[in-house]
Amino acid sequence: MLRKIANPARLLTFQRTMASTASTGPLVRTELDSQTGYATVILNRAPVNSLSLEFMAEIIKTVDELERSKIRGMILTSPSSKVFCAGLDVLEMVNPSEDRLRSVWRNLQDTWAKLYGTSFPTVALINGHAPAGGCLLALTCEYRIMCSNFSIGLNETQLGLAVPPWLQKTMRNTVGSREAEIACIKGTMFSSEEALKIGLVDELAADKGEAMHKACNYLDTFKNMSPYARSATKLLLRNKKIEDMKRAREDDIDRVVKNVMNSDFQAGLAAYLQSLKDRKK
Ligand SMILES: CCCC/C=C\CC(=O)SCCNC(=O)CCNC(=O)[C@H](O)C(C)(C)COP(=O)(O)OP(=O)(O)OC[C@H]1O[C@@H](n2cnc3c(N)ncnc32)[C@H](O)[C@@H]1OP(=O)(O)O
Repeated sequence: MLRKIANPARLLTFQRTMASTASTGPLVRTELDSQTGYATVILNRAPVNSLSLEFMAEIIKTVDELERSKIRGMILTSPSSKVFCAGLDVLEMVNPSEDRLRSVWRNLQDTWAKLYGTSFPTVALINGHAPAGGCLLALTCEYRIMCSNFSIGLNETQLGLAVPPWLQKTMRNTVGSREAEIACIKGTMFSSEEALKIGLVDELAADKGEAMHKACNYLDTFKNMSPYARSATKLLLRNKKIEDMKRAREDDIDRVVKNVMNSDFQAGLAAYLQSLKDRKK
């Protein structure tokens, strides 16, 4: 349940009650502007918003609540100054139990479907790096505004993971077939400027303040439009892709289990984790 906890002027702050976490506060925070009807959804799993099973479940619940609240638009962002979302929590893939891994991937599919199929307009305010699952979250939104000097992309193949068909399709719809094919296969990470050039993001911003201004401008374009016509058109465009994913979801999960439980993948992942640590030395 969404809980109203403050009402300073026109900004209503809602917070979710949820399991405790290493982050301070709830895993997902929602701030609703009562005048515009725009909700800012703040991903709040420190340090890098990596997507654990429970975090994804909270994102899904939040979107469900926003649908019920009949908001007029959503801005998805992070409180970090460096990372929008670091993708799937890699620890979920280190020698996982098969049951847990199946649930993780199911939640990833559902997170994509839920965000991709919102009735309200959505903007990703990408105020930090957005690799893999971070890029996935951004791709679900209708419009992407990225702060300069960060990176974004589907780098899964660099980790030894295949990019699932439903995500490939979302990438293709965004940047076109040729760019998507090369980017998915190579696992390319793009700078903010490169991402703008290929259409992976729609606008750049110097900082989060400017990005927020631009995000509201995008949502304002629908101010005088029938919410029904807008959302019906969006869902007519997107629903088939969601249905396609759902139809093939068990095969997708089976393939991931085979991929992740493989000993070569586990060895590669260990080396990848080590390389993340070594970067800091
Ligand atoms: C297959 C298609 C479907 C797509 C979905 C899933 C696939 C995935 O998402 S796989 C995950 C892919 N993610 C990455 O490859 C990102 C790896 N991380 C980074 O490149 C950097 O951490 C990042 C640029 C995001 C941020 O850099 P920094 O700001 O310099 O932070 P640190 O590197 O010091 O990280 C802090 C802390 O967080 C841990 N970390 C980073 N990423 C993840 C992650 N994805 N999951 C879990 N933990 C992560 C990192 O190891 C550090 O931990 P400590 O060393 O304990 O401090």
